[in-house]
Amino acid sequence: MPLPSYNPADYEAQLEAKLLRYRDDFAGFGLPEVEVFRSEPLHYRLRAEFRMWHEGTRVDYAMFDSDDPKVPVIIDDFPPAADPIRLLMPRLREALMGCEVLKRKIFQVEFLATLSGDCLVSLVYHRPLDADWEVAARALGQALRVRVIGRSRKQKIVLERDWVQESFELDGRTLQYKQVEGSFTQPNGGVNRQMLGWARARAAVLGGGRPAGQRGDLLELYCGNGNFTVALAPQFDRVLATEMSKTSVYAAHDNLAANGIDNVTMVRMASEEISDALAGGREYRRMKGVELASYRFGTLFVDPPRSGLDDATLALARGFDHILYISCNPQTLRDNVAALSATHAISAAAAFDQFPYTHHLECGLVLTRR
Ligand SMILES: C[S@@+](CC[C@H](N)C(=O)[O-])C[C@H]1O[C@@H](n2cnc3c(N)ncnc32)[C@H](O)[C@@H]1O
Repeated sequence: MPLPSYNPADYEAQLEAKLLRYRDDFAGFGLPEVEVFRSEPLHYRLRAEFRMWHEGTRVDYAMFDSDDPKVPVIIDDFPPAADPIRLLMPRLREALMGCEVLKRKIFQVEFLATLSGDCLVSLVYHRPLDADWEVAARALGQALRVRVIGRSRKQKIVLERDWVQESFELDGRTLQYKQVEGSFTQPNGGVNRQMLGWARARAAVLGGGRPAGQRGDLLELYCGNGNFTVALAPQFDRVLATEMSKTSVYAAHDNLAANGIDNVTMVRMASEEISDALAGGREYRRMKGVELASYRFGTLFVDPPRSGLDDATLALARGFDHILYISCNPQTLRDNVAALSATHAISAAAAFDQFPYTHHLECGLVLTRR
């Protein structure tokens, strides 16, 4: 696929094309009016990665067009990148060019930033990293005021820490998140904040506005670092949140504590496993101490990877009154909605333009028991 061009003049047309496809794809399922959440037209990406292209003494950021994969496209400016990344890019490149130890066999650079201005850069090499590299990288981090990580085969050197701190306001609360390098974080911070707001508004309609003790419990699958968990937990009596990645579960524990959330139990489990456990399947050691029977689940929240929900999770979902579904892949979302259509109808829909100028669209649906 060719590299996208990032022209704000095209923003509305590209979004409209995606919305048309979304409405078309779900026309057979009685899609209600879609609430649309726009991205900033530029400078919205909190993650970016580039190959480093060496030519003589130069080193440049590069990307590759899959139609012509051998020819690098040199990137002087990357308009989608959020300001902490965009401002750092030229300064980092200059610094790499001025330091042989940092430049030699550098293969890739990955940036991770937050809306609140934190930034981390991973320098990836095709050579082992030694003490000289570490001295130079430390000086680089201080000069550019950025956290630096060095990676090479079987080697990861974290100079300060391997995470960035996010913080933003949502519905009167200041939410804090630790975002760990190399694990899943939402790429478009502004759109993510709108997704959290939409999910909270939907949860309020589903009972989250009721007094404590009458809100029901939430089961959340694919919770990552607790991105939605932290936002939604105050709207439910209790939450059971699950996720497969160890790093994300550790970050989620920290994020719950940092936000003063005490009604969430977090378990590291694959969705297939928790679905099996809830269906009365085998006993899981990781569920020790979790009284599944004591939960009064009314709502299921899912934010799966592109592959969507597996069969066991679909079977679990059929037992819920309300399903809040965030999806980064309308195709698998449609398959899952079809699989649930005998028991559930779509009662609310949203589109989040998390990936402007690409054909990708993030969707939100509420499915309600018929
Ligand atoms: C689209 S991300 C969403 C994460 C989180 N909700 C957020 O907003 O940052 C999907 C998450 O599902 C996790 N995951 C992938 N396959 C899984 C599975 N079979 N069971 C449980 N979690 C899984 C990934 O580690 C990732 O954290």
